[in-house]
Amino acid sequence: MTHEDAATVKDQQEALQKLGEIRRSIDNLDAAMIHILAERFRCTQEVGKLKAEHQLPPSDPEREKLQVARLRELADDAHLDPEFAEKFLNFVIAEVIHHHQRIAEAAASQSSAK
Ligand SMILES: O=C(O)C(=O)C[C@]1(C(=O)O)C=C[C@@H](O)C=C1
Repeated sequence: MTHEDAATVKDQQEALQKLGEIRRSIDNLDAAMIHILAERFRCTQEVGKLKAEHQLPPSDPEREKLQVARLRELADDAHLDPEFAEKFLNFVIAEVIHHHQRIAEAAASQSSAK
């Protein structure tokens, strides 16, 4: 092995060590994201039940507009792409609306069976 080759291997070993450290943080952050999302869905399940019990519509476009504007601003401040933040929020909210619809359908079929 030449002197240069040995230096490259050493550089790569250091880079791989750094990569491993960064990945440990990424794994922790991914776990935190899952816990945060689970907690958010726990809250929205409550909202879904409340809406179904009181015949309120599953979606609230006005509320969504406020959430998008707020999250875009937060993303911008945090140097995160606001377009991505908006897409991510819309993706989560679309899933929540599906859950709300399913809860409303279940509540409607229960009350018609009575
Ligand atoms: O706040 C509500 O009314 C909800 O149902 C929650 C939520 C959300 O996930 O944040 C979902 C659907 C609505 O269109 C708006 C917001």
